[in-house]
Amino acid sequence: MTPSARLSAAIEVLDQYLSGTAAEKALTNWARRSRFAGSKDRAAVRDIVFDCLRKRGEYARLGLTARALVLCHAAQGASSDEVKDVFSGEGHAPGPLSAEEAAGLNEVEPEISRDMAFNMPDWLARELKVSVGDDALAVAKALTDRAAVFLRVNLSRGTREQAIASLAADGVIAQPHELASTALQVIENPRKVAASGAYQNGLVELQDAASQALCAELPPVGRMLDYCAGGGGKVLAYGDRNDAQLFAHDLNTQRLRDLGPRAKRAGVKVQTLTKEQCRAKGPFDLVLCDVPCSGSGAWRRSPEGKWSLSEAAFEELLAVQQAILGEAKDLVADGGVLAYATCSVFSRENETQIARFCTDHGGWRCEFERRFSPLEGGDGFYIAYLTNDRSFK
Ligand SMILES: C[S@@+](CC[C@H](N)C(=O)[O-])C[C@H]1O[C@@H](n2cnc3c(N)ncnc32)[C@H](O)[C@@H]1O
Repeated sequence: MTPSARLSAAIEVLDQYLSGTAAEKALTNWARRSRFAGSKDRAAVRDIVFDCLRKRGEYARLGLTARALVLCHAAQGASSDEVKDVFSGEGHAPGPLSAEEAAGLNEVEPEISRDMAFNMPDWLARELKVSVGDDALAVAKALTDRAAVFLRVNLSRGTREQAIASLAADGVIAQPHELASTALQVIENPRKVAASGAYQNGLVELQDAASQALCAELPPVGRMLDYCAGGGGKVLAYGDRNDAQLFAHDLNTQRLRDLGPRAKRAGVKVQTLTKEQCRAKGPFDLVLCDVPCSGSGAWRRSPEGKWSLSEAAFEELLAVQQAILGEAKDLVADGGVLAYATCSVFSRENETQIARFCTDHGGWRCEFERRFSPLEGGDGFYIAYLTNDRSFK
């Protein structure tokens, strides 16, 4: 496909998205209809669509239509003649620019207001300002970048240096990242990772660098339960660092389906438990609640989330987060640790939740908390852990 045809395809996908179809689904629908598109074309169209979702606020300055978003995407760093070349109307190219579009693009200083530059709905921009203060615009801008690809080195399988060498032998260039001692950032050929020997034999696993750093903050214990385990990223990272007996639970058992193969590849043993089994097998020395959240720290990867999250849904998430902590606390052994994590940058999902939990449940004390900002290179995360003075129970 020509660069112009890829822009037309992105317009088609974004048209569907703006009519209510999830972006991933719209991309899959387009790929099914477009058998002529090769893997590089599909990746290129996806990149255009995701850039438009990350920067939807500022790209919508010419109107919230698929064509206007893709036009602003194409105009980034390009001269007006270059834009006219790709929006030529010839072959599979998008139609030529209207006089109004050309005038809009020709403005010397495009009219991007401060609010547009946040690239998120106003209520979320306010939430961000309250949460990170003077860093708000920088964080919002960082969330419009494409996310880096990070790998976690399974130290039980080899060293970071061995992983770098093994990946290089398969054409993947990676370098250490300062956020975590296990973290590698892929610099070249991220699409070759899944087929590489290092990945196939469990020497490396895909995991954000801040997520790895978060797992490194959890205290070493004998028995650990990951209460919201999902695909198991956290419990596997914890298991690689600690010689603990590992358990995993998730309300949605479907979310646990990748855990078995991932654990096998990494050589880590994790027992999955239903809610009843959690009670029967408990208590645990450490219960981690990596709760469902706005995902605001990971909007580089899932930019759709910032446009689809409603204020009502956000309030519901806050209630779910408290409810999960309330359930999980009863699974913690005397003298044990209750850990809480989100991939959110909002204090109402983080510090405020922990403060409220400690107020509502006498005896629980916050021993440790740390925020990871997207400005550090990885996703935005928050981790806190609490201990209980049993005499209050
Ligand atoms: C942020 S994700 C977990 C990601 C995972 N820990 C990882 O590192 O890949 C949150 C998970 O919480 C689960 N969940 C939601 N409500 C829950 C509840 N009441 N009890 C347990 N798990 C719940 C969701 O199904 C989802 O898989």
